[in-house]
Amino acid sequence: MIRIGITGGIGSGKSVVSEIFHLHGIPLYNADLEAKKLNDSSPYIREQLTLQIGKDLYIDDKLDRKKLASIIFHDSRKLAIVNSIIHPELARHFTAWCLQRRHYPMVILDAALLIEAGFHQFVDKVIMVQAPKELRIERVIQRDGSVRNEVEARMDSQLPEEEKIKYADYVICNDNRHSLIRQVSDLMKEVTKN
Ligand SMILES: CC(C)(COP(=O)(O)OP(=O)(O)OC[C@H]1O[C@@H](n2cnc3c(N)ncnc32)[C@H](O)[C@@H]1O)[C@@H](O)C(=O)NCCC(=O)NCCS
Ligand SMILES: Nc1ncnc2c1ncn2[C@@H]1O[C@H](COP(=O)(O)OP(=O)(O)OP(=O)(O)O)[C@@H](O)[C@H]1O
Repeated sequence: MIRIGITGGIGSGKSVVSEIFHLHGIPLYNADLEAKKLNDSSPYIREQLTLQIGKDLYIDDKLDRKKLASIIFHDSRKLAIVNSIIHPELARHFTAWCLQRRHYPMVILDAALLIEAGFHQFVDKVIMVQAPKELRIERVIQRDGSVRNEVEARMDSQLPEEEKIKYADYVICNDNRHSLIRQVSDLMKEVTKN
């Protein structure tokens, strides 16, 4: 089984690219989505976040994500603590997920922090989705209704594109000028050929 990691900065379009792969029947692990589920369901994460970040983070068994985000994206020490609590749990969950899908020829891991969290160790190939910074900011404002400085704070807590690209086997340019469908379809042929 070949495991493909798809990464890129916030708003680059990696979830859109991942969904195109998924439309071709390739199982998709969306790390953001799975982290959200784990944040609510894992007693270990709840205990550690409550202990190390704050005791009012959960409302009715659900993590208050807005509150956590407002704390961590302006405090790099707390961000590092949160990542160190959630990412190992996410890595274990992804490994078990892959095992259940071992009969598939390929799986996709969509992860914003593929490199930062060390998840690139768990994949065979890395695809990086790139887009200009301004366009990424506009997309996220439009998608989430967030304000510019919130998006920039998240951006600043991620590895810059020029660092991320060093880990990439393939690059997709999602700048609204190059056809996304064509690039993904060419890449799919390329990846399955090897
Ligand atoms: C902080 C939380 C509660 C905020 O939730 P929220 O619904 O606002 O954001 P969501 O999960 O949809 O993430 C949207 C985007 O924000 C960026 N982002 C999220 N978490 C992080 C982080 N820890 N560091 C840098 N960027 C991040 C990513 O680009 C992500 O795609 C949530 O993001 C979270 O639990 N983050 C830790 C899990 C994680 O690391 N996710 C990325 C897995 S690779
Ligand atoms: N080529 C495109 N054409 C039109 N809209 C796009 C394109 N690429 C992405 N978008 C839109 O931009 C927004 C951001 O894309 P997406 O959610 O895939 O980014 P992401 O890299 O997964 O972001 P995050 O790190 O926040 O999860 C979404 O609303 C998406 O529909």
